[in-house]
Amino acid sequence: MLNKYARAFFTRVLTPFAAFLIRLGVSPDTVTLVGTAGSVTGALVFFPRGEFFWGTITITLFIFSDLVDGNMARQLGRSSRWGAFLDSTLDRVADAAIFGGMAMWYAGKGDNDLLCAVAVFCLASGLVVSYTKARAESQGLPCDVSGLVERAERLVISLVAAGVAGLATFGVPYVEWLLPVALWLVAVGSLVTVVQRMVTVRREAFEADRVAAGS
Ligand SMILES: CCCCCCCC/C=C\CCCCCCCC(=O)OC[C@H](COP(=O)(O)O[C@@H]1[C@H](O)[C@H](OP(=O)(O)O)[C@@H](O)[C@H](O)[C@H]1O)OC(=O)CCCCCCC/C=C\CCCCCCCC
Ligand SMILES: Nc1ccn([C@@H]2O[C@H](COP(=O)(O)O)[C@@H](O)[C@H]2O)c(=O)n1
Ligand SMILES: [Mg+2]
Ligand SMILES: [Mg+2]
Repeated sequence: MLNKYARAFFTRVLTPFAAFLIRLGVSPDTVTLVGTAGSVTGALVFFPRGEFFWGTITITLFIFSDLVDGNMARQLGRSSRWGAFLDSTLDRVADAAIFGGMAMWYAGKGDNDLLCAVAVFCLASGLVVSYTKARAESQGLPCDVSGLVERAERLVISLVAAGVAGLATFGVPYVEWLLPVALWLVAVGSLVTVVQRMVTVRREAFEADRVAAGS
């Protein structure tokens, strides 16, 4: 949903910044790599220590690079298969660090085995959501459904919750519960999305096989 409705807005907002980076001679691949490195660092340095506010601020600063790199490639007329592969592959690395960092907090000082498991489930199910599309597309099937919770939703729900929950460190009361609620939402939403995509790909696969058998 966000990918459909918010992307146009962010494209407009980020286009001048993408053009500025192009004038500086920065390449889209550099933006992809630096953005991922920043997100991973923010997640793995701050989240395992329970510093959710600063972790979220750091990740947010870098994660928008994922909207800038493609924008730059399109402005340059240099969208490439390699760029698409690099972008998608490093998305998975950043997502794994974000939910992995949260799981490390609950496995350590956060001391909550159930929430650790939920965070690990978010990590794994998010990867599976993306894999369903990648594997379907590799077989020439469109996987023509976005599903309930795409990457943008997973990130917005979990990062807004982590950022606000992190305000507890500064004495803001009653905000810690936000992160557990967000993790449960992302876990259930991702599970639903996996099922939605599998059902769609099953239909597309049977249809393609029927057409192939008839020809
Ligand atoms: C009181 C505090 C309130 C704070 C409010 C903050 C509000 C912020 C609200 C909204 C921000 C919305 C940003 C949403 C932008 C989404 C736009 C978009 O199109 O994103 C999609 C895009 C993914 O594109 P790709 O094509 O590169 O990726 C594909 C995708 O990964 C597919 O995955 P799948 O869906 O299948 O799982 C893959 O299949 C495919 O391979 C892959 O190519 O970009 C992104 O995903 C990046 C999104 C950035 C989201 C940023 C989230 C940050 C949001 C909030 C941080 C808030 C911080 C709050 C601090 C509070 C402190 C008090
Ligand atoms: N280093 C890169 C990154 C991306 N691309 C191209 O952009 C598409 C993704 O667009 P986003 O707006 O989602 O970033 C991707 O499929 C590539 O075509 C690129 O060429 N090089
Ligand atoms: Mg991108
Ligand atoms: Mg991406």
